[in-house]
Amino acid sequence: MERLQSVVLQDVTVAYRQEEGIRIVLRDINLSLPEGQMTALIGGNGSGKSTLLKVIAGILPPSRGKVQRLSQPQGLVPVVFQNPDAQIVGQTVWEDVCFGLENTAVPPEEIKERADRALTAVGMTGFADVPVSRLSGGQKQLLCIASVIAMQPSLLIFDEPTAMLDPAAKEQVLQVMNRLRQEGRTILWATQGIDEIGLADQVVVLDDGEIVFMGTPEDFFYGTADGSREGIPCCTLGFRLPYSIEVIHELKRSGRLQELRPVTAEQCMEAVSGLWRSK
Ligand SMILES: Nc1ncnc2c1ncn2[C@@H]1O[C@H](COP(=O)(O)OP(=O)(O)OP(=O)(O)O)[C@@H](O)[C@H]1O
Repeated sequence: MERLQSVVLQDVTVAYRQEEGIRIVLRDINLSLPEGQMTALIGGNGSGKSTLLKVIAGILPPSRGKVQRLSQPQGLVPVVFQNPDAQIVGQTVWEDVCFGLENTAVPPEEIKERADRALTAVGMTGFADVPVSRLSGGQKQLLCIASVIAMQPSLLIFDEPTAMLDPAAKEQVLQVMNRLRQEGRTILWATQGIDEIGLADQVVVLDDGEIVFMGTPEDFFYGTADGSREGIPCCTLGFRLPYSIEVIHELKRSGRLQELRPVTAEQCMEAVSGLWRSK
């Protein structure tokens, strides 16, 4: 059975007026985000990731082409940006998580219930009265995610949400995103973290405003792999393979792990520990 689509982009082009003249920053983008799936968007600086997210969120109308938000036709799609300080509006955690709800005329008893649930979802129960100025960077990012979850969107967009976080906070944010996907929400996130994208169902690579790869993380990291780098999109597109996946390729080259194509660090660890046990 074919999956329902949350968002469909047809021939989307975006041009900005810059000092030197008109510059096309997204060119003829055709892209679908399947409902309930997680799509990772990667690309170098200036490749057009944020612009694409803004178009999908409804913040920026395309210069040409069509954007259909099928699962969330009304209103804007909430976006979590990389700098939490730029999005927090409340003085306390509770104020912030309730802000969006109060501004969309949600009844007071429902506000409390939804805010409580959102804070629980990001592991911040008990933080309600804490002033936001006392939160760490990771906690602030989790609060931004809670404030978005409270709005109960079916589609969530994240623009490099882990860019400013230390490894532990980054892990926490990724876990929350993964849980949201397991609950059936559609997630689109832009990242520079090549080691994160194994979590995704779909990987989209942008280069100079064009899609140059769209497929599963397995295809991105292993391609048609006959062992040579030429067959691996991650390498041919100029990205570095995560260390854990390098190890798997090395084992494949030495004739072991022929069938497996693990994509997350945990899956790689499991694959290697299986070999270890069978020694
Ligand atoms: N409002 C704007 N006006 C003019 N040009 C813009 C505007 N916003 C972005 N651009 C240009 O569009 C191009 C794509 O920018 P965008 O922010 O989408 O890239 P990105 O892939 O998200 O980059 P980064 O990883 O550095 O955040 C860049 O060359 C940028 O300078």
